[in-house]
Amino acid sequence: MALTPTAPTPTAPTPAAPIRHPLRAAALAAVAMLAALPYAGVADFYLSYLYVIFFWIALGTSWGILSGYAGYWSFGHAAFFGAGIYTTATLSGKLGLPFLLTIPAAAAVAALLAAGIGAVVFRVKSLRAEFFALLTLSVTYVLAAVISNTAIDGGAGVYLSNVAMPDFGASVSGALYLLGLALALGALAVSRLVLRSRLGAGLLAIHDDEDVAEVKGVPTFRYKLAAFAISSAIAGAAGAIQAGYVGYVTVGETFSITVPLYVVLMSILGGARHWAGPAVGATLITIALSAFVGGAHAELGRAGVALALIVVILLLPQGIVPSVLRRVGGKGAGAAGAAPAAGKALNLVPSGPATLAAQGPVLLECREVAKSFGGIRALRGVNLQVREGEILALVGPNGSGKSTLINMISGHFPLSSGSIELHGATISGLPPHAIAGRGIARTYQIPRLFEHLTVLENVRLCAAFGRQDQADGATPDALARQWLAFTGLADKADLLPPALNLHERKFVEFARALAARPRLLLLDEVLCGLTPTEVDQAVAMILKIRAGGTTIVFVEHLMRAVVALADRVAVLDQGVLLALGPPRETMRDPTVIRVYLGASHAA
Ligand SMILES: Nc1ncnc2c1ncn2[C@@H]1O[C@H](COP(=O)(O)OP(=O)(O)OP(=O)(O)O)[C@@H](O)[C@H]1O
Repeated sequence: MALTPTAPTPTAPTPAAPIRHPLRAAALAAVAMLAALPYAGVADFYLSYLYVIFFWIALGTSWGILSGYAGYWSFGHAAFFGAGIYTTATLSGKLGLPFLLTIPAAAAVAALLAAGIGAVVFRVKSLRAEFFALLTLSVTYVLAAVISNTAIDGGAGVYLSNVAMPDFGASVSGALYLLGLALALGALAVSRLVLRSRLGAGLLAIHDDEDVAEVKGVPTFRYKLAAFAISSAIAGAAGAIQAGYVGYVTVGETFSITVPLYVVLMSILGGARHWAGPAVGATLITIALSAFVGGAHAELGRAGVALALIVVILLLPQGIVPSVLRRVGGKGAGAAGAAPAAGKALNLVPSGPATLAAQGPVLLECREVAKSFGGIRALRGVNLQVREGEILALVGPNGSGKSTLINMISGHFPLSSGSIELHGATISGLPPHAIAGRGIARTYQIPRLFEHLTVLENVRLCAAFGRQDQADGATPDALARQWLAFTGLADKADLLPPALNLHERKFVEFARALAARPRLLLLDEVLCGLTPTEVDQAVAMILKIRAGGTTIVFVEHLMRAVVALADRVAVLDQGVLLALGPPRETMRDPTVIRVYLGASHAA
């Protein structure tokens, strides 16, 4: 395995690359053709039919921005869509504002509603997954009750028949058609932009493991809030246009379960983690429903469509778009799809004399750090200093509090009492992503990789969100590739984590932490479960990383590695710091032998 970072190998063009250009030209031509339809004398019936497809594309795509990317399934999309409908119904139908002006207003009201809900809900860890789905569903019913029982609707519905509708598409139907088309295209553009941005990378990480994403530097609260607001703004705008389309809005129709059920189904069918997935699903389902659910056999048609959907979802659990892309050789996940420039070889581990161990200034200071989990006192007032450039080993019996201390330093759990400082500045109490931004990176005892991101994407995310005060000009992609080469994983870059063995998963953890360019690297039992050869490789790697100036605290049970690596050893027992000093001296301490090493070690 190559320990020295080598120049990155140029990426081979994916088979999808040559077809990108003609595809874009075809898409532009299709958009131009669709935009010209109202002016070409196409009958209103067909324009309305296409409008319905655009409407569902916009709704499905907007749902995917939070729920598809971040995995926060919302069953409350009708609430934000409904907020948009009733904003337009009120402003235009009752107060006489121009219809077009109400569309941005509807988007703003829906976004504000989502931001208000998100500001509360996203702070509560227990409101994830099914709880979030249920909560958003209940928001729909609360909003419906409020609108129904106030002057906003009053129970009778609101007519928009007196509203002057725009007719720039040669007719009112043409104008609504064009508005629907613009919204669908806008939603797709926004969704694609989000997916290819830092926000999208962060949302995909949140989907796989939100706690780890936060510890790796992703500001999860802010990102979820932004995604929720963007998603709801588009749903609100769709509601506004729909108000003009139906001309008479009622609470029963607006806040029905149909909206969330359809958008979920459409997104799952098309592929919720790809920007184009919900649009493909929306188009197919809308066409299928209109083709088979009319006439005398509506029930039979509905059952047939449902059956077909079940079969497709079973055969293509990732959705149609990612499955098809994978088959034609592109990337299925759709995350950060652009093939990034690798950049020049970086001097990741500068050679030269290592900082003299345990003699540099204090980097990390733990003061009276205590942590209780209910009645369990995992840490009981630990005082510990770590000096710049040193390697400190944390050892102790099982359950003595080693991982808990790592969790406290990285912000994974809040302290019960005490404080932690980095370079003299208090970091305890900061959110984990802010601690990561200040230069603390960690690995997990049992690797916690983002399972739907490739190995390269896993490492690249940590490079992008890691330490924020390092302006060395290296791109996250270049850093990720170099650390993958350093850890011997360059040829695994495009694999998904489930395809890796334990050794490889541990080394991806390593590469992720290193790509964040940490000042302080926290390693939690990285050697556990490795073969002797793999242990030797890891030990050599850790020494090389320290030679580059990174301070390291590592938890380990393997005494051979502790002696080979550590400048000092801290021994914990039942949450108390029992001993601290050079490895060989500390190992000979009778108390350490009694509580941890055992008599055989002394012999
Ligand atoms: N999230 C948690 N909830 C409840 N108790 C916890 C939690 N994390 C740790 N503990 C408890 O805190 C104590 C210290 O655990 P910790 O994992 O820090 O020990 P450790 O020294 O790392 O052990 P090991 O060497 O087995 O990994 C144990 O009693 C453990 O059961």
